[in-house]
Amino acid sequence: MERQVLRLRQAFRSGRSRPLRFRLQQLEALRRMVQEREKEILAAIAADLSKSELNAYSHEVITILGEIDFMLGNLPELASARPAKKNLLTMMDEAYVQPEPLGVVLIIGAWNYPFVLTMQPLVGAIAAGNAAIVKPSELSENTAKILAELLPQYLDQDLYAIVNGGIPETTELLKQRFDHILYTGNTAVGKIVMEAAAKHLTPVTLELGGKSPCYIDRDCDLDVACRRIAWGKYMNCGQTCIAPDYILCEASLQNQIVQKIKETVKDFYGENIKASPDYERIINLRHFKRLQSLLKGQKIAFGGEMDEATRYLAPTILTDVDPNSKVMQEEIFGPILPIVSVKNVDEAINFINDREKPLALYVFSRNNKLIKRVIDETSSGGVTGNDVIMHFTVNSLPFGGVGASGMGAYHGKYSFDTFSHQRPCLLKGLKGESVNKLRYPPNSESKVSWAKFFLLKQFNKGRLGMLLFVCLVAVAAVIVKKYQALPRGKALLASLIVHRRRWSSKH
Ligand SMILES: NC(=O)c1ccc[n+]([C@@H]2O[C@H](COP(=O)([O-])OP(=O)(O)OC[C@H]3O[C@@H](n4cnc5c(N)ncnc54)[C@H](O)[C@@H]3O)[C@@H](O)[C@H]2O)c1
Ligand SMILES: CCCCCCCCCC=O
Repeated sequence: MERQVLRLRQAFRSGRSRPLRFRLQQLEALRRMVQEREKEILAAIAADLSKSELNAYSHEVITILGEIDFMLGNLPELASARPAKKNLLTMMDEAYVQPEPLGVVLIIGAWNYPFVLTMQPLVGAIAAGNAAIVKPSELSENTAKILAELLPQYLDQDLYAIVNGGIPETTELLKQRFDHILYTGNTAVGKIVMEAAAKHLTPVTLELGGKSPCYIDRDCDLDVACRRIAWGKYMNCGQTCIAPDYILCEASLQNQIVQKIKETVKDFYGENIKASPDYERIINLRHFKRLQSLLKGQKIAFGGEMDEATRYLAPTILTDVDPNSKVMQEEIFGPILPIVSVKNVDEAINFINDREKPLALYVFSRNNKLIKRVIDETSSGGVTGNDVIMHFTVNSLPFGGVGASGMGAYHGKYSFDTFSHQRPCLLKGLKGESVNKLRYPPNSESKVSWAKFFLLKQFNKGRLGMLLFVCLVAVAAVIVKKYQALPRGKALLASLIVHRRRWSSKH
């Protein structure tokens, strides 16, 4: 591992990953990989998650193609220096913010969207000019394998590497010094990653999980709400970080919601859900058994059928769920949808605020004011009103958690920023020592008064005096800038100073 990281660091130090042309070329190569090897990629995702290739395409591949297109279209602007506002002391200088790559970054992905969760951060890391090691989840082994096979065929091998393996390999990787780590996965491992990163003062982006609540208001189109919720909850068999984890609603809505989701499930997957190409399976036996245990003692209003051999768990709804029961204590990450009754929106807000900050929050209502109120009075990684999941798909929105659901964000411009250092640059000339004297010792009352004027825009001679003086300085600055090179510029600046002194002593 150490040697591998060193190899990447040397390649990064060569400066090869920095030119815009190189980054664009690597992103184009990645796009070519996705397009030319689409069949193999889809087959791997499909095998890992018992998913149809069509769903693998629309859940994962399309997102990556969109992200690459975004970067190719916007990289020149994202990577260019942005001029910064100047103060009176620096108005003759050049001030700008120059995004620069961080160095060698580590991307650790989770199994549930194994292609998106590794490749989307990689797009950001390449765009920002970094070298990167990608560590896919060992639980989605087919995708991990195909990535290890394909990436070296398309990308610069000294700058971008795949490391495969489980806990021992990740533990070893985490001992190395990286310049940023983006980790996606559960909160417990998030803490391990952060602890390891702290040893090197490595900044982290933690894309974690949590229980994402979904409040349904009485004033709502229940048909639409239930269809959208069923889609987001049962997609990928509930194994989606931002799936609506549970429903909060008034008790009187519960039965209607069950009925409508039941009808939707039939529309989506047919009578025989097991035979539907659109319904996935639980990733492994450990998760299957965990989900099974969440059903114990619950009132199953719909679904509940399971088959251990194929890790099939039917779309399930639980009603009258006790907030203290096990299913309400941990992220479900499976196709089980508990409904918890609340009296009204106030109680729903309190319910949400009494728990860890979720990764996503959903509110369904015809009343926009109510939606805004729920947003204003709660906190979550992201929000979608009157739908679920969809904020993930808008790459002009930062995607990430807050509190226990994570820190930092990525997607689109936010990925570029996550993997960049915003470097402040101030370029001064070697002239202008008369003004610089103000900050050189020995200090004096007069120098402090000048400093107040230049930096705090405080002028102790009244408002009119200050206004006049600012106008004078502004006019002088324009002229001086224009004729900076000429002796006339210098003379003007000197006369400005003399003028200010005289003016000060008179008033
Ligand atoms: N915020 C997001 O974008 C996002 C996306 C997907 C999943 N998630 C969350 O991730 C969780 C599911 O993922 P998971 O954690 O089961 O995935 P996982 O088991 O695939 O683990 C994630 C990564 O952590 C590594 N890992 C596991 N144990 C480790 C250890 N002890 N030390 C070091 N590395 C270790 C794995 O090798 C893997 O690469 C859910 O909570 C879900 O909400 C969040
Ligand atoms: C069109 C729907 C795309 C959904 C992708 C969801 C990815 C979520 C990542 C977290 O698990």
